Amino acid sequence: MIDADGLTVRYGGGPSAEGDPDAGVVAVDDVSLSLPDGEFVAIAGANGSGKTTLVRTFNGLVDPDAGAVAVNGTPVADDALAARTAVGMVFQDPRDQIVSATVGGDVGFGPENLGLDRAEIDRRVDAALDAVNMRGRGDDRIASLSGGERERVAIAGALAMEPDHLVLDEPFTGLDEPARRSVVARLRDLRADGVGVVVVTHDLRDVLALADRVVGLADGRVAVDAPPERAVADLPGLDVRVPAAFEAEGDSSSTGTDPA
Ligand SMILES: Nc1ncnc2c1ncn2[C@@H]1O[C@H](COP(=O)(O)OP(=O)(O)OP(=O)(O)O)[C@@H](O)[C@H]1O
Repeated sequence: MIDADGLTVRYGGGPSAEGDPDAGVVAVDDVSLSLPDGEFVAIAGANGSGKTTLVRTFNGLVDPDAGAVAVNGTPVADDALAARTAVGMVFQDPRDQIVSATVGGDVGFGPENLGLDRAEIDRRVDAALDAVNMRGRGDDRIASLSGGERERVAIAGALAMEPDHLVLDEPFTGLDEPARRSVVARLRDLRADGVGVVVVTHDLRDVLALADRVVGLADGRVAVDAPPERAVADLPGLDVRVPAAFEAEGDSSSTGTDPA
């Protein structure tokens, strides 16, 4: 369970719209949110709406200026390691988190750092590679992989920590259609296995059907928090792409069109 209470995050020290000379950019503005175990949540919003900053507070990568986050009841500020173990993070660019030359070395890196024994590390690597449909690919060199495969290795690396929640930041950026479908299929499997999945995106076309809930952000605030069918009715103003079936008639300006 992830509990955010009154979170505010600011960057820099420039003036705010309200005239406070030292407010800086308010990236997340008084957000309170509970994400129960096992829920599939899409956090949607336009570029700059605060999605990345918000989810980075969930495991202590970003410290809030006000408010607090607790993971499984423990404040992240008190135990960042526990938060990082419970909340796995897949960054927007998988290159930001690939640390080894081989698939197996990379996926095993986190469990090794936990000090687990070799048999347990190998078990976790095998299970994580299985979960992303890359069984037996441990000796492959990262440099030889496609973009979609690298994304799946990054997901496997997070899964090897056996997190309660897996947070993926814009997981479809730069992926072609087959690779996107493959990542969606893996997310569907994780959901079925009871892993809480949080997908950060400005484009809901791939994940709306999987989501239990859509949280829409605008200017760092929660503007929408509802099951998908209800949420999409409020999303057009947020500049988020939605599947063609949900597009408002005569309004493709804010939601875009589905080329499929
Ligand atoms: N390191 C930083 N320093 C200063 N400002 C930042 C920093 N990171 C983000 N911001 C600003 O904070 C606001 C929220 O950014 P954030 O990246 O969290 O939003 P986002 O919805 O994830 O956007 P994107 O999809 O473009 O990543 C934006 O105004 C952004 O310019």
